[in-house]
Amino acid sequence: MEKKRLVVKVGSSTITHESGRLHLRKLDMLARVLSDLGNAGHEVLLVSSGAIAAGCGKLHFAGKPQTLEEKQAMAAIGQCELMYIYDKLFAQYSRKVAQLLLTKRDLEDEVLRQNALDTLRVLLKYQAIPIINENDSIATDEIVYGDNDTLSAITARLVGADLLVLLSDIEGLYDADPSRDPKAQKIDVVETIDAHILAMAGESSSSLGTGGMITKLQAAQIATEAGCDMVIASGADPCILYDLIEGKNCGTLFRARR
Ligand SMILES: Nc1ncnc2c1ncn2[C@@H]1O[C@H](COP(=O)(O)OP(=O)(O)O)[C@@H](O)[C@H]1O
Ligand SMILES: N[C@@H](CCC(=O)OP(=O)(O)O)C(=O)O
Repeated sequence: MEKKRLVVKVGSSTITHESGRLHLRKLDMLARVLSDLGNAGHEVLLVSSGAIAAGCGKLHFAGKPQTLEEKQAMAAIGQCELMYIYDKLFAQYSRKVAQLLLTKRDLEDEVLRQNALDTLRVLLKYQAIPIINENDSIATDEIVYGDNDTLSAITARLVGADLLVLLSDIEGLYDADPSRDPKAQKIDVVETIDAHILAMAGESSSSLGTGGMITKLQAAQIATEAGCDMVIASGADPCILYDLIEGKNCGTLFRARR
């Protein structure tokens, strides 16, 4: 099997229950599959959302708070919880993890970007799995727009990944938002992200997700222009990553522009 550098992004709705509490079974499976891919020789980076949802779940809030500073505080509480669980779950599979909290603004700065890349290279050298999230207590735009999707694409571009996978609560890009149009059809492959494709994307329909398909298509533009294939696929069963690595079509593939 060809060894790949892989960035996987998981959305809030994938790793939490409707209550906002962490979906431990899915997180465990994710840790197991990513560790196994590492054992098979792939280099794996994880971009994980879910801090705000986990913080709200921990405080037993029904739904996300409205104000930005409340969301930022929830993210600060939830991020600890998230990393504590990831650390424990990955340890079961003898895998080290590392936390990086980044902002898009950090990665636009040449010096800071190089620092982040240097850190990531060393982590990959030691076969640790970097777990990246936005630095939500300072990065306000990201919370508002749900930009872990584009952050994952910027990360994939930074490390020269072969494949970026966005695991979501939906199987891929549909020609219309399936939560509004029951006749919507899944698109298997997108060769060019043109106005026709962009017009298909709607916002998030879940109470936990942010950004919906719009930010996923923005991510696809960044990744494919950087020569990285990107797939949107269902995060219901993280074992789907095995099929995706083997090139099986089980989501929507956005083909890299080479
Ligand atoms: N054209 C579309 N195809 C698929 N999903 C769409 C589309 N337009 C809007 N959506 C919505 O985007 C949601 C996924 O985005 P989001 O809720 O932000 O997930 P995540 O938490 O994984 O980032 C889907 O559940 C769906 O309701
Ligand atoms: N950084 C925020 C997530 C923002 C975001 O992009 O959310 P999602 O649409 O679930 O990927 C958090 O950890 O809650």
